[in-house]
Amino acid sequence: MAGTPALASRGLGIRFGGHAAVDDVSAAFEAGTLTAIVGPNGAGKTTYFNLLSGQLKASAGAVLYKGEDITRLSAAQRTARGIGRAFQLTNLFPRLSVAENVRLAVQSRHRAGFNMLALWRQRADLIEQAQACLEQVGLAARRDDLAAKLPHGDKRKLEVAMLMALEPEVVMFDEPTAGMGVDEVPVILELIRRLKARGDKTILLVEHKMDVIQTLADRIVVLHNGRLVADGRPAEVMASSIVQEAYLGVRRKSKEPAHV
Ligand SMILES: Nc1ncnc2c1ncn2[C@@H]1O[C@H](COP(=O)(O)OP(=O)(O)OP(=O)(O)O)[C@@H](O)[C@H]1O
Repeated sequence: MAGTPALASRGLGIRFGGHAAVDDVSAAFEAGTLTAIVGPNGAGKTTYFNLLSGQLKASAGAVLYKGEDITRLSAAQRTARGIGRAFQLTNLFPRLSVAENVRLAVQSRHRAGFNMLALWRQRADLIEQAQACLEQVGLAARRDDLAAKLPHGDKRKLEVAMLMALEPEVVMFDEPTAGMGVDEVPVILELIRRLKARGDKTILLVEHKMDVIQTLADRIVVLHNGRLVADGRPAEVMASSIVQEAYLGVRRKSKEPAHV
């Protein structure tokens, strides 16, 4: 529906004991845009992602997908609708090969399930699509390796390949280049750039690296103590006093000046 955001949160919140980890956060994300979610450590970024993707149930507010209230849907139901998220290695099958991991993700999109005849017919297609996903992340040469044996950076790439295999409309990346070597980072950034260039995906990115944010983001949402404190175009948001304070606050604690 024109004008309806792909994904939105309305007054979204969750409390852990007495602590509001995400507090009354309202934001809407349009198709064709990439929004970086930033904030100091403990600001609530990952918790907000967990609420959007359904890993956590909200204590307050709502999550809307194309205008439909999906707050009560499970994470799996949200994935089936088109909200895809890279899960920081928890979704890999360590005893399967790289290619088999991606093939399972392709298969789950086709919902081939255990219908053997359908599976057989689709097999060649599945393999081809899995291969294309591996090529996108630069993992084609490791297709036969066991997932468990991959170095950390390659595991992160595999996770992104599996996310691509799901062909989600909303794509959520939580620090996609964390733990990667400097030579591996450009592959993932290029993939995200190409995904964005398609113009039909809604991309959300939790990211600390300022250079990554500045290259990719159309918009920045800043969380601080669970609350949304700034939301706008990168240049405006970065210049705002609240971000300068949060940024400087982190800089005092961290040795990495490139972190928001
Ligand atoms: N399951 C939980 N139980 C209790 N408290 C939690 C839980 N998950 C998160 N929190 C708390 O909620 C707050 C927000 O945490 P969250 O991990 O979302 O922050 P973040 O912005 O992603 O931080 P980082 O940049 O360090 O990953 C923190 O104070 C954290 O300790």
